[in-house]
Amino acid sequence: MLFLDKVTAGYAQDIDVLRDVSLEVHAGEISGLIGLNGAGKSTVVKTICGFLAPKEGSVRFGEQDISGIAPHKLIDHGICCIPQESSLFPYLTVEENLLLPMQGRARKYGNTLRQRYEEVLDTFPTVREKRRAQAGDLSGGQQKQVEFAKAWLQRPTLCLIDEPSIGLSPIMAEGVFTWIERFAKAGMGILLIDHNVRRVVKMSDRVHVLSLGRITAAGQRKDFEGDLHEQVKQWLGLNF
Ligand SMILES: Nc1ncnc2c1ncn2[C@@H]1O[C@H](COP(=O)(O)OP(=O)(O)OP(=O)(O)O)[C@@H](O)[C@H]1O
Repeated sequence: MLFLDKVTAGYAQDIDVLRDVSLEVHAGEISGLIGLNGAGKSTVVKTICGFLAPKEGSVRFGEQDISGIAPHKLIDHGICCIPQESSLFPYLTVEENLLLPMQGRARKYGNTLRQRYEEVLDTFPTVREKRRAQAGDLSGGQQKQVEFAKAWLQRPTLCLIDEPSIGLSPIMAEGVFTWIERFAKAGMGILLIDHNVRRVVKMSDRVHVLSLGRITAAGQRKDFEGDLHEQVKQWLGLNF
């Protein structure tokens, strides 16, 4: 579904943060992307989303080359991003935040929107309870729930999820991982980045390791779980 082919990208003309990065995400699968702080994981997401254009290589989504796509066009391709920082408008209500992406897209969402919205409220009880509240008044965990509800409402083909559990209590983090599994079961392709390496390995169908901007290991879950991959062992301090 999503293929990055030897992508080189960075924020400054002469400094590359990503070098020759190739990775793939398939429908109904979770692709994990793990790496130390500063390895370039969020830069991968920003490059897929078009905030950065690849200097070399390409980003393909199905048959289309979406390298350097305008970020506001992602939704029309069925791509949704749940970024590390909140993407909600704090002075809009939860309901306004949820429905905003659908505005001007009546042809795509018109007939099914009301039914889907009700389903979202059933799936995310906090969203139902807080739908008239300003998003900025919600706690971090509640805002994360709204982010996932917003994605679920859009039913994207591909969902990019950057550090969803950061700053959440263990119970809330577990809830987040359950939603991600549910998204994949519904057929979405997921690119998942999280600092909880064991959790990412456990729930991913394939895993990519990013180190100083390069993919240094990639494979199926079985290659990483059990006796964890040598690189991961080193980060976790298991190699002594
Ligand atoms: N907007 C920016 N302008 C310039 N450099 C940036 C910018 N954002 C990130 N960087 C640099 O790019 C490199 C990779 O950062 P990135 O945020 O992609 O890493 P990461 O693996 O997601 O790290 P973390 O786990 O800490 O979120 C770092 O050296 C960082 O300082």
